[in-house]
Amino acid sequence: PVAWGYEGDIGPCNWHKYFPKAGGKRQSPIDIDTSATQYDGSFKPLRIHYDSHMCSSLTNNGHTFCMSVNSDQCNLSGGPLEDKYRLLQFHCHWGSDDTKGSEHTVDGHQYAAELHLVHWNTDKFKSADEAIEKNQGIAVLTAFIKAGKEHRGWNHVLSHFKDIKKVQGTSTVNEDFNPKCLLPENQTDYWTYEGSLTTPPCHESVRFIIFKEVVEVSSEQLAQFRSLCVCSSRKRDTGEDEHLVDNFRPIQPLNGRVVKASFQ
Ligand SMILES: NS(=O)(=O)c1ccc(C(=O)NCC(F)(F)F)cc1
Ligand SMILES: [Zn+2]
Repeated sequence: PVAWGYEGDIGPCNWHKYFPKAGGKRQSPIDIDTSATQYDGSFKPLRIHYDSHMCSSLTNNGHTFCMSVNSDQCNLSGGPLEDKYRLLQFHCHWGSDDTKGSEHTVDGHQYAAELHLVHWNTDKFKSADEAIEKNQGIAVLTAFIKAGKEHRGWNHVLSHFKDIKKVQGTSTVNEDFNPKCLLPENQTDYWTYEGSLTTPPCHESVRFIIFKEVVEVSSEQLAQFRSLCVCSSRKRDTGEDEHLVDNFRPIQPLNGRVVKASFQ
């Protein structure tokens, strides 16, 4: 497979050379210009039903940490979605300090991190591998994260980070943990638009649902995100590990797409 990253020759500006979809017309992330969003009164309530005794495994894939979920009881439907979607995994994007890290921006404002809960369309497709590259195949619930008070729910994930500090590290998580606790309280106000995977191969298969309310975690918890080491971490001449930093893609052209809002 072709190596890609977030800096240098393998960075986002060159992704399109090996991953042509990265140069497509409906790429993500984007800036949400709140003055140009369109209220859509037709959205039904978002239905987020996750069970908590799902077993999952936490992996450092070299680009982020990824909590893979294999429960057929974690489902998403309603809102702008026509079909039922099943939770596949969740992960985050962050920066080297609290002033950057989110992938989407709101009126040009970038948050310290961004949570992606990735779901695949079980009504239309037989597997996640099929859905990942098809239109309407993927729905990503997205929450912005900023530095503030400690988030107790996040400690259930962060407590396993010591097992995955090195790349390709994997840790099995069996404790009762419901990822719904990572979402903001207000789950009725969100923006939504059609975009792409924000990492190669950048398939244009994603419906993003982005909550307006921002989640707070402590600066120490944000620092734990940054403690993960990058996979191809060649020891720099100073001998210290390279850390996963700025694993967010720059914003992409809107190309006439309209961002809908569930609220006025
Ligand atoms: N950052 S994001 O848009 O939520 C995002 C979500 C999922 C994937 C993913 O499954 N990549 C694996 C694949 F597709 F086989 F390459 C990538 C990005
Ligand atoms: Zn993501």
